[in-house]
Amino acid sequence: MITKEQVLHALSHVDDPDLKKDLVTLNMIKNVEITPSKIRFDVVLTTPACPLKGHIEHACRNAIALFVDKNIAVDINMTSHVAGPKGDQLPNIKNIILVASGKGGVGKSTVAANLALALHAKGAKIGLIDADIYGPSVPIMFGLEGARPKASKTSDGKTKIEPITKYGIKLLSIGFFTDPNQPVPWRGPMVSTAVKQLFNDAEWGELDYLIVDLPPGTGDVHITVAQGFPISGAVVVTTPQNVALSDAVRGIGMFLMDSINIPLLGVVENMAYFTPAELPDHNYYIFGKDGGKRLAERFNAPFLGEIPLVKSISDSGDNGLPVMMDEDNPARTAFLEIAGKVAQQLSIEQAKVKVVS
Ligand SMILES: Nc1ncnc2c1ncn2[C@@H]1O[C@H](COP(=O)(O)OP(=O)(O)OP(=O)(O)O)[C@@H](O)[C@H]1O
Repeated sequence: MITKEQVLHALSHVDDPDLKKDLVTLNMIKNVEITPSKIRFDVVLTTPACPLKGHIEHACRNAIALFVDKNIAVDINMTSHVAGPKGDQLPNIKNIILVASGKGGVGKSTVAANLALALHAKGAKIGLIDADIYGPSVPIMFGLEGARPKASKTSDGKTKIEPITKYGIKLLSIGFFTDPNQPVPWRGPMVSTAVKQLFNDAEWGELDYLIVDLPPGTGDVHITVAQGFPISGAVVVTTPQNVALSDAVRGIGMFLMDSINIPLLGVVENMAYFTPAELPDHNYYIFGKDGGKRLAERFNAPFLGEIPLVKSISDSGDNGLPVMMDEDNPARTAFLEIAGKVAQQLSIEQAKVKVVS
């Protein structure tokens, strides 16, 4: 009869390529069951969005065949447990991810919304905060113009806001609390109070990832969020033009300042190229090529991917149905890949923290 030790010995030859340790040392193998005809076990990954899921499963099967028995049936349940939050603030929210840009209008909100939906599509529990006080886009992008979240009193007399759930993700936008036709003259302390409420006074429940769509540039919202909450990392969105890139450099610089110190999870290049419908094999890099890649290299951060300039992305944002909701849209694949890389990078950052602490 095959023993559990034999199975674990075999699986100790399988490394998580990102975390650079074997699955047994990483405590990722659970619930090993052995019958005369079958071996089954769980592989507990650090994120449901792990892009290496298939690779790791394949390596486990090879290891069992090589070290235990090449003829036995192997049933592997690939599952995940997202690592918990840092500190005891917002204990039910495992990771807060900021989506930022140096310049306005580069597609930061589009990336934030579709990243949230892509992580949800991969099985994660997701919240999205639209903290863009100058131009909140979530109400339009999710078809929620005029929506107002419900508020209720808790037993200890506090008011709790209920995020609005749409397409499976929990949403709160500063735009749900302001009149779109009335400009709001935001001043420092007001910004700080309003933004903190979106985090602290909402009934978020359990979340694997809370995505935060920041305003462009570096300002009061950034300081409030970065210094007030345990942030896991930031994703920076840019277009390939030099003006956008140089603004992005300043934005990234802020996250890396000693007093803020937020890991840069990577750079997304939006509106990277244009492909005319009549010439589907031609990509025109109308705003320049590889600017986002060079930006990522400069900060020694991952390049998360490029998203083409596509009319359907703009249309879908305006129509309240983000491209991630359109199964046939090619941009959906780009967002799914970016989501996998973001989750992967987050796991790598968390493994670094564990080694240091
Ligand atoms: N890849 C793309 N292809 C076509 N249109 C896009 C693309 N990305 C974003 N857009 C469109 O560009 C406009 C600006 O995008 P978005 O609101 O996401 O940018 P932003 O950086 O968040 O802007 P703001 O500075 O106002 O916060 C929107 O109309 C959006 O639909």
